[in-house]
Amino acid sequence: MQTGAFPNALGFSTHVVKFAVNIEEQEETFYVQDVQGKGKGILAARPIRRGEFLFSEPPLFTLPPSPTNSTILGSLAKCTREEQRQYFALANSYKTRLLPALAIFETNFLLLGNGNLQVERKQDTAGIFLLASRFNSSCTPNVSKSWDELRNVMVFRTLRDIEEGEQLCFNYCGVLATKAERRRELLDEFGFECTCSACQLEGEEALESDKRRSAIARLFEEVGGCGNEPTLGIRKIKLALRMLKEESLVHYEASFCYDAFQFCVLVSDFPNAKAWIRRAWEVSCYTSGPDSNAARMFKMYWANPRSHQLAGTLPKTTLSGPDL
Ligand SMILES: C[S@@+](CC[C@H](N)C(=O)[O-])C[C@H]1O[C@@H](n2cnc3c(N)ncnc32)[C@H](O)[C@@H]1O
Repeated sequence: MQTGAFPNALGFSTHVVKFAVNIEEQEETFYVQDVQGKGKGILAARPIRRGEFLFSEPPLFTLPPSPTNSTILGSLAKCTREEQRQYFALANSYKTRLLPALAIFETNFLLLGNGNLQVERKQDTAGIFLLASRFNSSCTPNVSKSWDELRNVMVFRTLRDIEEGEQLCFNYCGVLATKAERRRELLDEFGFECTCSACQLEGEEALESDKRRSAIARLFEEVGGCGNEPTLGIRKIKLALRMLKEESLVHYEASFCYDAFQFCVLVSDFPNAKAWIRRAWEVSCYTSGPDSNAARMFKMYWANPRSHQLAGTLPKTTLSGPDL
């Protein structure tokens, strides 16, 4: 990667910085720079459209979650000196509590896979990514990360339109938790006090945001129980989508749209089913990428909604499509 246009962007004095690992990225889309109160962060070098690919990065090494200091040192021993230097230059939120290699791992590792720790605890599912480690957290994220297990890379895309100079962030914790819950999780699990814009809200604005996020989480559960009441299911989905928009959140949108599609196919309302699955496909393209399993499945149902196993299960009726 070249950062010649942004001297010192990675905190190195060299004019052109080459990454030791093979990073695929769009040139001059972003740069790394100090961000007030958060150490370094990644910023947009130009306006970036929703759904744009930012970069993909293979892990420097992977380990099971919760490794020991010596296992990490063992993995680092197989890296080049430059990679080791870059590793020890990463952020460390546990300086006073843990040995350096372990502290840096705990501050920066990303989970590969779907985050099911029960299944993944024993596998090498925690990875270190030298560039992606510079992404800070936001509870209203503008970047998605998805693990591409075929290519063995973490892929980063934008979730919404981004202005030049805006910081690029993904979420370290669940976005539907309340401000107090998120802040507690980030402090307990990640060792820092979150200063993202959502966590900076105060008074009435903070209460409204909490109420919306909790309501979306509740609706997410309730929609699953509406199998025999598709009209009610669609009403709840539309409410959830409105609140997601008000919170500037994209997470769960594709899933809600897929549920709406299923309600429509249940009652053989195929025109509205197509409209919902098209929306699910569009959203999944910028959250997980057009080659993701979810995007492929949605595209297949868009072409042939009648192929869904639930098609025609309930008496035929007409529901409604997504609001504009
Ligand atoms: C994976 S690193 C992110 C990049 C880091 N800022 C750096 O300088 O390399 C995680 C650390 O960044 C800081 N950080 C990330 N997101 C933050 C946020 N929303 N508010 C405050 N600090 C944050 C915390 O110190 C956290 O432990």
